[in-house]
Amino acid sequence: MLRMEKMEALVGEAEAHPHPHVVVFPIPVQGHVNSMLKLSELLSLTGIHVTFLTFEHIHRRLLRFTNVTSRFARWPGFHFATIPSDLPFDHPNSGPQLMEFFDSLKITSIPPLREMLVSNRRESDVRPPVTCIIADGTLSFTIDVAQELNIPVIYFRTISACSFWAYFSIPKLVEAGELPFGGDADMDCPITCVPGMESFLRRRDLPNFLRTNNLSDRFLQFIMAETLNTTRASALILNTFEELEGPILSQIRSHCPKLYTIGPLHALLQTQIADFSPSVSSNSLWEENKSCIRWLDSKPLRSVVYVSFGSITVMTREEIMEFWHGLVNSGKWFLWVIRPDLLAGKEGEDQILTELVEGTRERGYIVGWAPQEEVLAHPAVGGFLTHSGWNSTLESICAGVPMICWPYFADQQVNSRFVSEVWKLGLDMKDTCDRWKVELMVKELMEKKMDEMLKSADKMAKLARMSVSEGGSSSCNWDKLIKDIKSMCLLQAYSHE
Ligand SMILES: O=c1ccn([C@@H]2O[C@H](COP(=O)(O)OP(=O)(O)O[C@H]3O[C@H](CO)[C@@H](O)[C@H](O)[C@H]3O)[C@@H](O)[C@H]2O)c(=O)[nH]1
Repeated sequence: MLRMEKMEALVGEAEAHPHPHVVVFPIPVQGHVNSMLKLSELLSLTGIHVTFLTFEHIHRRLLRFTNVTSRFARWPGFHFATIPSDLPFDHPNSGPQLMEFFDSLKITSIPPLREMLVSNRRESDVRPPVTCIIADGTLSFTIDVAQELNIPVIYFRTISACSFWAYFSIPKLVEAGELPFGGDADMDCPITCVPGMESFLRRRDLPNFLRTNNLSDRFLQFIMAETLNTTRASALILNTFEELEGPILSQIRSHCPKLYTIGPLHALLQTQIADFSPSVSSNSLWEENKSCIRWLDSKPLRSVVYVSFGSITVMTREEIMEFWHGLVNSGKWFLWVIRPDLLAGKEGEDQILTELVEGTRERGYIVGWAPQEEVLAHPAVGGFLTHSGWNSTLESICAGVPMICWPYFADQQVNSRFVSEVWKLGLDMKDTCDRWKVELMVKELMEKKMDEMLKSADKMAKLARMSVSEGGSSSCNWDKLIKDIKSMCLLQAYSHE
């Protein structure tokens, strides 16, 4: 163990001669690529060298649909590196094919990752040696590869602290006999053994892959093992803030003491770049249809419900139609993102779109992909019907927009419970999908509960902004993380001498 004074001296020295080089490695999914690119931009701003490691098909889409080339050209230390893709971009990243996705990631990534790290150690490499890897927290093979070369790995989980903690508590749930339960079980039965969530968690609020009698299910085992592997990483970064998830963060810290909460990342980025504008900072993997902003401009204050189910959700024709009827019957304006691959299976795709677009003209506007941060910040938007993906949840929180949650899978079930029961920022309609319920909830959010919800949303938005401003919790944690990355760099240099 280094003595404190020596460590401080090292940190001082590292700050004087910083050459840290961080590899940032997300899984190839929109919500992960987006937040880890933002992290890379923030790291680049501090002068740290960054290699953003991604799959070729993701890189191609970033080049096609965003301005990353010119945006990142400002940072001479930033550089993209790619891994050949094994699966196509439209490979379903949910349901039964999910393990195929993670298996493929591992097989295709290990050799090029190792090769990249080894060749970077050669003198011929113009970039400084990699001093740290910030890996998506579901890629534990990076720890194995990095250990061979004595490079520390920091995990970045793109999910909320509350869902991370629910994943982490799976062994405890099994031990206490609260798992397994099958699909026929009473879903309203309370779950009492996740510390910090005793008073409000029900079976239906647990990640949906836990709704099984089969504890050997591969995906369940995979997520549990990957989450427990966090304790092998040098540290953990979460895109959240203390004021939002403090009590749950305390629970996590008892297992992972080196935890940096630096969120909401998109808001932190805004505070660091003087000329920041969400319209030029998109990391979208689909083409944004900006015409919806003009449509919103023509609508009254807080009158529109924004509807989006993120980048992975797939829905049946029936589900889409129930939402559509519910939205139309609510009598409210709505802006709906219907991704080209939202409909499960391709049958009737053209028909459904024509039907919806034709039938929607009166009250709504449909786009294939929206500039979401801009949409949520628009004064005409009064509510967000969301799948409760973590990025969408944080973006809604920052914009002070109350939510109706229709969680689809994984972490989203936990997030939606926290949105409704803990943070009081919205309504949770999980596990139901009928037009009557959609209409009821939209009316409730946009009429009856509007003032109350806007009040709590506004309060939380202020706390989010404070956390990323100078002296705020996330801002301070960010400074600490940078300092620690720099001292890791120096320790690396000493260990190679
Ligand atoms: O029309 C759209 C729709 C979405 N987005 C953006 O796409 C991202 C979507 O991220 P998220 O809300 O987190 O949803 P997913 O893409 O579904 O994210 C996956 O990754 C998240 C982070 O791990 C998890 O919370 C989710 O459950 C998982 O599905 C957000 O930044 C949105 O702003 C757009 O820009 N335009």
